[in-house]
Order: sequence, then structure tokens, then C-alpha cells
Amino acid sequence: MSKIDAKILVLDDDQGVLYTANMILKQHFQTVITEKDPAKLDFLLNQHEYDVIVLDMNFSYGLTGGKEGIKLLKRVLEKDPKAHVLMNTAYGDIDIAVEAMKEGAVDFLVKPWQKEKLLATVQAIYELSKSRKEVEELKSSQKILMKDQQKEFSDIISVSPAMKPIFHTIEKVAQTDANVLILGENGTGKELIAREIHNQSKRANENFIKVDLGAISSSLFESELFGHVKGAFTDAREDRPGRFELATNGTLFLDEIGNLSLPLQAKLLTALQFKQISRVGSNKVIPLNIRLVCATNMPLYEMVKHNEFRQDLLYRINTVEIKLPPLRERKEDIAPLAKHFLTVYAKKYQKEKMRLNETTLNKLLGYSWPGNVRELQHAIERAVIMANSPLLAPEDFLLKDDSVNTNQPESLNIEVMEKMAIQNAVRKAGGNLTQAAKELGFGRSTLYRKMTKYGL
Ligand SMILES: Nc1ncnc2c1ncn2[C@@H]1O[C@H](COP(=O)(O)OP(=O)(O)OP(=O)(O)O)[C@@H](O)[C@H]1O
Repeated sequence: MSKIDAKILVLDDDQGVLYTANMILKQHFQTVITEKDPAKLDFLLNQHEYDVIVLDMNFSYGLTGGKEGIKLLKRVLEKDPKAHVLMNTAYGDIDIAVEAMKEGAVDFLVKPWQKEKLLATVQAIYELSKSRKEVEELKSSQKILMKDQQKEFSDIISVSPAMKPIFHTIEKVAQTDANVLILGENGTGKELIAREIHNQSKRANENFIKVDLGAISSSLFESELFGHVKGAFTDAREDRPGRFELATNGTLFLDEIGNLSLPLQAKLLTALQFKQISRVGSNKVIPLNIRLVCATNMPLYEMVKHNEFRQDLLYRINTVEIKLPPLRERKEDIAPLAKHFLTVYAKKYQKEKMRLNETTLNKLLGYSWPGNVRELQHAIERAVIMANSPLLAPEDFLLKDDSVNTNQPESLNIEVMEKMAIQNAVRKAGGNLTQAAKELGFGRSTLYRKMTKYGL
């Protein structure tokens, strides 16, 4: 029978115990190290990583109560928090064994044990340690895979002077734990910037958790964000951590924060103020260690004036503010972005090297890109798929009516006309949305909703 490739350490002051344990375990495991002197623990831990450590509770002669074993257990876990320790006690003192388990021991055995019992317990702990290691490996490879998957679009392309101050801010703020608020129209790259802040921070190896607040219903808000315990409500069939907990030590990205209703804003504020949460159905307090990044395309300051967004919440999330300019205000970025997406999609769709001719580029430069970088990205992807030649022509780009620059709508489509009316009214009101809404005969929230719908 081949032996299991594992290292077992047995630490006990009883020579007889060491002898028996060695005899039994050696038949099944490749390396068994036995030691009588607890003072050698540090030396032994520095020498190898063990799959299982069998540790005596009481070393000094005549001393019972297990305090010494607990001290050694703590030392082991200090050096290797993932160590799998089996406590060994001759006195059957359940209380101290329970204390050892609370401290992090995996199991305990009462001496004198039967050979089979020792072997079965060590084997079970070895299996546990092996599967935990596999899970850890899977987790880290999944992280790498996810990073790789995101890499396709993780490069921030920009040459525009309008973006320079933003990159300076990212560099500075990434080193801190300050809350960041990113403002900008749809598709300007708010999420990309949030990820960049995370990637440049000391939290980069931890989770980046995104929550789309616009997509969470109010009934699910607390359970999604704070988690729940089994039985907290009908569908809560098991304990589940919320997004706040998943983001522990990492970054929590709250997208579309401007869409949060006032009652939910209050709940979010409480969690941020006290830096702690409780899962729904539990009183246990969970402290928060997260970096918060929020984003929205809504005019939060205007909304505060009209009591649609809480001022105290705004002040809590906007320690540092980043305002992303729309693509039409950084036209220098259009060509490099277009070329970047062209390379990405030509590779994805296995087309040969694709290019844009000058006329095509001029068409792209002349368009106002109301959907910003996302619209440009989709336009290029569509063109790559549809094009018959590697040299993309203007006809390969079917851009939406560019109504910003025209006063008369050519289209009689009601949505095109409405979008244009909104753009004109906002321009006429100098960006004052209350005035624009009045002019249009809408309520303010209707105006916000429609602006979001049209990507304005
Ligand atoms: N500077 C950039 N360089 C490369 N890709 C970019 C850049 N800016 C945005 N993108 C790409 O454009 C798309 C939209 O970006 P992102 O999702 O970050 O925008 P957003 O502002 O968060 O949008 P929304 O407001 O709709 O949530 C993404 O695929 C992103 O990778």
C-alpha cells in the first residue's frame, strides 16, 4: 500500500505515546516527526509545513488543565493560521478541549486512544486540510482568471489633457482609504476608474465588489447588501453574506447611487456612519473594513437642493470627487479608443488586421457620442462584425441621429424628438435642470428618468 504524501508532527511529553503514534501513523503517511520537548516547537515549525499537528494538552509533569497546550496551539496558529491541529488530552477535560476548538484546533482526542481512532482522526483531518488547500488554490486561480478576463478592457486609453488631472487624483487617492465619488454621463468609464482605484490600492489582492443600486429592489436591498441568516425570511434557506461582507478588506463599488430611494439612503447612511452591519435576522454586529467608491450619472448636488438625495449621505461618500468629462469634450480620445477597440474586436472575431480610413475617422470625430465610450465600443464591434473589408468605411458605422448639432429633427420618431427637446431645454437653461424641467412641462424626477433613458 503506498503511503500518503503528507507530513505529520506529533508533540507529546510521553515517550510511550510518541512511540505508538509513530508506529501507527508511519504505516500510512510518508513523514511522521515526533518530538518530546515543547521548546522545540518554533524550530520544527520553521523546518516544514505540516498537514496535521497532533499536540498534547499538558506537558509539565503533573500539570493538568491544558493551559500549556492552549499556549502552544496559539503559537502554532500565530505562525501558520491555516494549520490543522488535533489536541490530545489524557484527562478527558472537555471544557479545555472546547476552549482549544474555539481557539482554532480542528478536533481533539482523549488518551488513551485506540490505534484505529488515532489513525481515523488524523486521516480525516488530513483530508480536510487537503480539500481546504484545493479550495484556496481554486480561489486564487479564479481570481487570476477573472483578472485575465477583465484585462481585455482593463486598459484605460486616454491622451486627452482633460483626463490628466483625473489620473493624478487616482494615483493619490488610491494610496488612501478615502471614499470616492465618481460623476459622469453613462458610458464615460466610471466603473473602469473605480476598478483602477482598487487595482492601484493596497487592497488590490482583495475583492472588488460591484453593486448596481439601480437594479436592486427595495425589498431585497438589506439582504443583498448586509446578508441574512437562515430563516430570516421565507426564502432565506441558508446563511448568506451580503455585498458589504464580501468586500471586507477590499473595495465596495456602489454604482447608480443617485437612483437610491430616500428610505434606502437612510439605511445605507447608518451602515456607513457606524462602520458596521448586521445580517438580516441576526443581532451580531459585523465591523466594516471597506473602501467605498460610488458612482452616478445623476446630478446629486441638484438633487440635494430638492431633498431627493440626503446631504449627509453625499458628504459621507464624496471625500474625493472625480468628474469624468463626456467623450464629446475630449475628442482627442476618440481615435486612440477606436483603434484600441478595433484591435480587441478584430482579435475576438478573428478578422485580419483592421483599419480606419481618414474619412471614417472624421465621421467618428464629428459625432457627439451621447452614449460615450460604451457607444463607441459597440459601434466598433458592430462594424468589425459587419465589415466585408479590413479597411472600415464610413458606411460601416450606422450612428444614431446626431441631434445635438441640429435644431430641426429630420426624424419624426417621437423618442428622437423628445431627446432633442430635452437637450435643447437643458442647453437653454444653462444646465439648470429645474428650469429645464419647467420649460419641458415635466416633473424633475421625470426629467432625470428620461435623461438616463437617453444616455444624457
Ligand atoms: N478610457 C477608456 N479606455 C478604454 N475603455 C474604456 C474607457 N472608458 C470606458 N471604457 C469602456 O467603455 C465601457 C463603458 O465603461 P464603464 O462601464 O466604466 O462606464 P460607466 O460610466 O460606468 O457606465 P454606466 O454609467 O452606464 O454604468 C466599458 O466597456 C469600458 O471598458
